Amino acid sequence: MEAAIASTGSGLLRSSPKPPARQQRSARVVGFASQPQPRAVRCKRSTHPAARACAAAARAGAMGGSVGMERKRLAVFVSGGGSNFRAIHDAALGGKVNADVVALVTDKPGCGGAEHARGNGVPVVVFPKSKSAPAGVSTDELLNTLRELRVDFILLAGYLKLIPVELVQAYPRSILNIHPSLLPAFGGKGYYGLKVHKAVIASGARYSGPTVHFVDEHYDTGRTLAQRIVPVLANDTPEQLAARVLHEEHQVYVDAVTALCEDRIVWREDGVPLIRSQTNPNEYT
Ligand SMILES: Nc1nc2c(c(=O)[nH]1)N[C@@H](CN(C=O)c1ccc(C(=O)N[C@@H](CCC(=O)O)C(=O)O)cc1)CN2
Ligand SMILES: NCC(=O)N[C@@H]1O[C@H](COP(=O)([O-])[O-])[C@@H](O)[C@H]1O
Repeated sequence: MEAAIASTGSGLLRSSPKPPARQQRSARVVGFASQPQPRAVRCKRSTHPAARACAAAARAGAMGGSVGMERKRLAVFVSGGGSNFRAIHDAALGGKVNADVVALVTDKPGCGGAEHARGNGVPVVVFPKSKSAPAGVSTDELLNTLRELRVDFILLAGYLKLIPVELVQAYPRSILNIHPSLLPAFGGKGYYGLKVHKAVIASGARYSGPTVHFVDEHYDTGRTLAQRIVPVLANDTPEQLAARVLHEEHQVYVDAVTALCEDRIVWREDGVPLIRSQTNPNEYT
């Protein structure tokens, strides 16, 4: 049974009730007995009592932020310095993000993100196994670890390997990535780090900025959730543009993860994910 939160005028917002807590708990205790349910709230317009209850619950969730909401559990994937990981971790420790970072996953065990995790008591998991990382785990081992840790959401933050389809399917509508361009422009295989900013400058684009998107089985083709824009200046070096974009990344990613962990992501009829305002349940971005 589904119920309506509201109509945006551009299509109904939809929610589907989460499975009974017992089922969720049993799924967590015995491993991957069932796939974690997407946290997104989707309601279809109806006068049915369950629909009204769902809409009221969604409104209550929208009004009350994370008050009384189950604290979420995050795994962050990095390959480099980890400034986005640190921004998210600091926001979780500071109470802005209703979550705990319970694992850092990396293909580069010596990277800055892994060092920050080790220095702050966050378990580090090396994935995937490779010649340069022989201690790495397999996809199945990673899935088991994420389920044993009861991870709700996966956040990619400068992770440079393709997430396997098994992981994407095990976490439906529950994996986010941040990319340093305005997707779909300047995304896909080969577009990472300074390569992105060099391509933006060479294109003559006057604006750039970060994109937060849901992750599917291909690089950078998942649904866009949030973007910010910054100017590209005539004499910008790739490093200068990268720094300008990175500053906005830290803010837009923390805001998106805050909404994710407060169940304020709603999916429009046409499949576009929206962020419901923390203060006005009828306002979406
Ligand atoms: N299934 C998915 N996996 C990943 C996604 C995604 O959207 N779906 N996003 C990337 C992050 N990313 C852009 O945001 C990205 C990272 C890396 C590459 C890339 O071309 N990588 C090189 C290897 C680089 C290296 O190992 O040093 C390659 O595959 O040849 C493109 C985009 C994370 N995973
Ligand atoms: N296509 C993936 C990609 O290029 N990701 C980018 O890597 C950087 C990681 O920085 P960080 O390690 O300091 O968070 C960030 O700029 C992120 O957008």
